[in-house]
Amino acid sequence: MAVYTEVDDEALADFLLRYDIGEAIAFKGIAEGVENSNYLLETTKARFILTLYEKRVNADDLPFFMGVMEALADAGFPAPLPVKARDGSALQELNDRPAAIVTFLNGMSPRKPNASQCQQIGTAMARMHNALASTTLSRPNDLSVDAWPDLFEGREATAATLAPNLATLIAGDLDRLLDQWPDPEDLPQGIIHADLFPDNAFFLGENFSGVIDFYFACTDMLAYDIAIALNAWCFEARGEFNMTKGRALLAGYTSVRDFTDAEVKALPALIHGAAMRFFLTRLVDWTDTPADALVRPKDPTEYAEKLGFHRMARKLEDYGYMPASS
Ligand SMILES: Nc1ncnc2c1ncn2[C@@H]1O[C@H](COP(=O)(O)OP(=O)(O)OP(=O)(O)O)[C@@H](O)[C@H]1O
Ligand SMILES: N[C@@H](CCO)C(=O)O
Repeated sequence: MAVYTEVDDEALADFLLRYDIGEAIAFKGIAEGVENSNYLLETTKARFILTLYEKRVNADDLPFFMGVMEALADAGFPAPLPVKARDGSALQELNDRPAAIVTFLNGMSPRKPNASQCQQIGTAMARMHNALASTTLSRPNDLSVDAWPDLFEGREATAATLAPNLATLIAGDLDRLLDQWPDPEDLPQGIIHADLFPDNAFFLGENFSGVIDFYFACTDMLAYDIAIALNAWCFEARGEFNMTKGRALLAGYTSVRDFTDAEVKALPALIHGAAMRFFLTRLVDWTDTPADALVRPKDPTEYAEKLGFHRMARKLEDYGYMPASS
C-alpha cells in the first residue's frame, strides 16, 4: 500500500483552494506503486492524481519531471499533464511534502503483456523519444553504471542468501559491464523514461493509451530505455526470455526510429546492464526494508534470473532483433 503520507479531508479542501479544478467529490489512496503517496482525486470538474513525493525523490529534480510531462503533452504524447495552481506553479507543498496534481489517464496496465502490447510499447517508446528530442531539459542518470559497484558493496551476503554463488556472479558481471559499457557520446542520447515497466503503461482494450510515472526520467542513451523495457516486458516467469516478445518490442521501436550500428553493437551490454540496475536497487530495498514496513520490497531474484540469460547472450539477434535487410 503506497500511501506514506495521509491527507485528511480538511487538508485536501484547503489544498484545492489553490487550484481552479473544482471541489473534491471523491478521494482515495492508491495501493499500487512503491515510491510515492498517490491519491485518486475526483472533483466537480474532472479526475486527477494527487502525488506527495516521498524520500527517494529529490525535490530539486521535480521541475525536470514536471517539464518532461509538459513537453510530452505539448507534443501530443499521452502522458499525465501537471496541473498548475493559481500561482502558476504545478509544484506545491502539502503536509510538509512536495506535491503535485496531474491529469488522470484512462487505461489498465497489462499484468502479463502479450506480443502485440510489446510491439505497441516499442512504438510508443520511440514516439516518446522523438517527442522529447527538442527539449533543453536535462538530468544525469544517477543510477547508471558508475553507481552500481557502490550499490553492491556490503550487500554480498544478502545476494548469497538468494542463491549460492550469486555474489561471485554479480561481481563478475560488474567487471564485465564496466569494461563493455559504451561511451554515451557514441550513441544517440536524449531524455529516457528509465522505468517503463508494464505497471507504468496503460492500454484501453488491446490499444496503447499512455505512459505514467516519469520520476526516474533522465538524460541517457536512448537505447538504454529499450534495454530496460526488454527486461521488463519480454521475460516469462523463472527468467525465460520470450523471443517473440523481444522481436515485437524491437520491431515496434525500429518502425519509428532505426538503431544506428553503434546501438546494435552496444545493446547486449545495455540490456545486461539494465537488468543489473534493477537487480541492485531491488537488492538494496531487500536488505534495507524493515520486516514491518508498509510496502513489501520487490524480489531481486527475478532480476538475478534475467542476468543469467544476459550472461550467455552475445548479440542483439539473441534478443529477436532482425536487421532491416534480412
Ligand atoms: N496519471 C494517472 N492516471 C491514472 N492513474 C494513475 C496516474 N498516475 C498514477 N496512477 C495510478 O497510481 C499508481 C501508482 O502510480 P506510480 O506508478 O506513479 O507510483 P510510484 O509510487 O511512483 O510507483 P512505482 O515507481 O513503483 O511504479 C499507478 O499504478 C496507477 O494505478
Ligand atoms: N520498476 C522498479 C520499481 C519502481 O521504480 C522495479 O520493478 O524494480
